[in-house]
Amino acid sequence: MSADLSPIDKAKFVAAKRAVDFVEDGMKLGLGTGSTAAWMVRCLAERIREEGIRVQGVPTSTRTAELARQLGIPVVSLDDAKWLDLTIDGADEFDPGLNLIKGGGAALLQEKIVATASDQMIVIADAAKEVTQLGAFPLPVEVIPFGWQTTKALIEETLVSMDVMNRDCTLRMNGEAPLVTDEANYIIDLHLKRIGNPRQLAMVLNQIPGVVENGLFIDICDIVVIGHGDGRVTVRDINAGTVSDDRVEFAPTDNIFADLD
Ligand SMILES: O=C[C@H](O)[C@H](O)[C@H](O)COP(=O)(O)O
Repeated sequence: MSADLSPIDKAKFVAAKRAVDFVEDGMKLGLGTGSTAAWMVRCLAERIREEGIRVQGVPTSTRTAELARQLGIPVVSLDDAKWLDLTIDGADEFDPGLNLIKGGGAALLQEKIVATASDQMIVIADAAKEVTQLGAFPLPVEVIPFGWQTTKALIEETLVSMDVMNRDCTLRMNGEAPLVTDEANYIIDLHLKRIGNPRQLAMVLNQIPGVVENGLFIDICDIVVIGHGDGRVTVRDINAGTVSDDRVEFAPTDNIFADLD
């Protein structure tokens, strides 16, 4: 593997690299899931190796736990950590209020529990994830397998009662079988195109029997670090707006690609 990344991976890398600057010695960290979060795990492991910072990481999926362990990041359970200083995670979409759609990688349940148990959540994303209104990305809803078709019908009825125009709902598959999450549940994707009132939808969905959690993260994210393919990074804070817009030196070391070789 070389440093010859595609523009999209470069955008993810620079966002991850900048976000890891927020990590301080001794912190308990939530470690997100997905391709962008994987860059964060690699950059964090590099800081541990190079600077000797001590952290404890709570992974949000078996995939992230495996990568963190492989790269030498101390991993603990959320029950052991109890409360976290910071969670860094990716997102599928973010809007001007830093509300998110997450769960494209089916990890939304642990991600929401971990982010909510953190003093601060930083989202890392390439610029294409920014939207004026959430909903072009299908909204993942985690449901228990028992009676999932009834739960899906109830979700569809709820969308009708909310006058949602586009309300196609599909069970997420893994080949021929339903995709099974880390918590042994299924995912129903809601193809809504536009979500008029994400706050209301998030609350209403979670009242449906069989729904475990939905992928709308409302008022959870504090900062979004946006990476661009040319190495530019914009940091946007929920209270202060854009706080910086500069470049991250793009000099990934060979070590950082260790798990990709
Ligand atoms: O379930 C997966 C997570 O919510 C991811 O953070 C999200 O899907 C973004 O993933 P990626 O960084 O691969 O686009």
